[in-house]
Amino acid sequence: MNTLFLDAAWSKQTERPPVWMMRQAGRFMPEYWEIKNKYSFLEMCKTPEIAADVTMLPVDLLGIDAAILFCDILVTGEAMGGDLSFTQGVGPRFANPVRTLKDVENLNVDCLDQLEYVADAIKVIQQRLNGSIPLIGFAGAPFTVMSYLVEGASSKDFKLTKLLMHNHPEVAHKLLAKIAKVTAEYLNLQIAAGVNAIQIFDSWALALSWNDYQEFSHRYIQEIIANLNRKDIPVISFCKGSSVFAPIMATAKPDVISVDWNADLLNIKQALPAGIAVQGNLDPHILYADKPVIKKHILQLFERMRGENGFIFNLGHGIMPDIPFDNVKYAIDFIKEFRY
Ligand SMILES: Cc1c2[nH]c(c1CCC(=O)O)Cc1[nH]c(c(CCC(=O)O)c1C)Cc1[nH]c(c(CCC(=O)O)c1C)Cc1[nH]c(c(C)c1CCC(=O)O)C2
Repeated sequence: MNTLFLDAAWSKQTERPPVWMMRQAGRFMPEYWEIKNKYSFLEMCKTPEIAADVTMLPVDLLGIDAAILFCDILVTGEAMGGDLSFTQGVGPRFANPVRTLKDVENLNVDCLDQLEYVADAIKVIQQRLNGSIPLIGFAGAPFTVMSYLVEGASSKDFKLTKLLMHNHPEVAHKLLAKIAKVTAEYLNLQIAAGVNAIQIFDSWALALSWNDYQEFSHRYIQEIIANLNRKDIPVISFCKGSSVFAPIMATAKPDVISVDWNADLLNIKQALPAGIAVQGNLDPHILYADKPVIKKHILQLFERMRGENGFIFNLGHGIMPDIPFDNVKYAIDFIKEFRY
């Protein structure tokens, strides 16, 4: 197996930074559309052979150092009773938003059987990978999943979510505790099925104040990480907002913190306890630019991280759907040829 990714996640020395990219199995690839045009997004997630086909696209076409399960962070919300759909151009929707104590009480926490398809997909993917590179499993963090359940859709300002948190904190906490319980069990299901690493996505944590982050996000991530059957499985904690929240994130004891692009990555790493690796943190918009510009920015990051064990190259957030495939391929080829 190519162990670059796992070595870096365990803060061991590597000859070059390993590379994978958030949202690497997605719409910027024409081959994704060939599949997407035949099935709905949720059909793709729930059919293990198709989920495996999509997971393998960036493995085969880009040669990344780690694969990530093809699924979505919102499937936990669906399993708990959310009526989830994905519509082209609209994004995710929960048709029955969760806004009252009654709504929260109606959510089902004994729902792991509804996520069995993910375990099946993981087994098919591991057969296809055949030990070549590690497979990353993932879940959404409770705050980010709660925001979709409460708003019913993507939101810019999280107005309803914050109103619930601030006016009815006991209801918000009940909801978060339920999501956290399901999420820990769901991640343990993925570990049992054979993933080699876990990433927790708290994409919208940056909307929170320092105190609210601790109260409504961090403590549930801490609880999830404490409840994982980690054994030799590194845990990556990602949020947009990590430039600010990294010192808090570290206290949940992840093995890796995935950093957005606002901060200097070395400064973040040096402020963390020894043994926590960092992942990141190229601004994904750089991948729209001309190739010499892409190369310059990657080199700048690598020079800054020279001599540091525990560095995984990634973007500060996911690849946008209209980033040219050719630029992504160029960046990955460049990184794979790089040596310290
Ligand atoms: C916030 C979030 C979601 N989903 C996810 C996050 C956290 C990561 C991040 O912040 O980018 C995580 C996710 N979603 C998807 C993956 C698969 C693996 C990968 O390639 O990274 C992962 C890891 C597939 C997907 N999830 C989705 C698609 C697009 C579906 C389509 O083809 O129409 C894919 C490939 C749909 C989705 N799912 C979500 C949104 C907001 C949307 C619609 C808007 C958008 O597309 O960005 C919720």
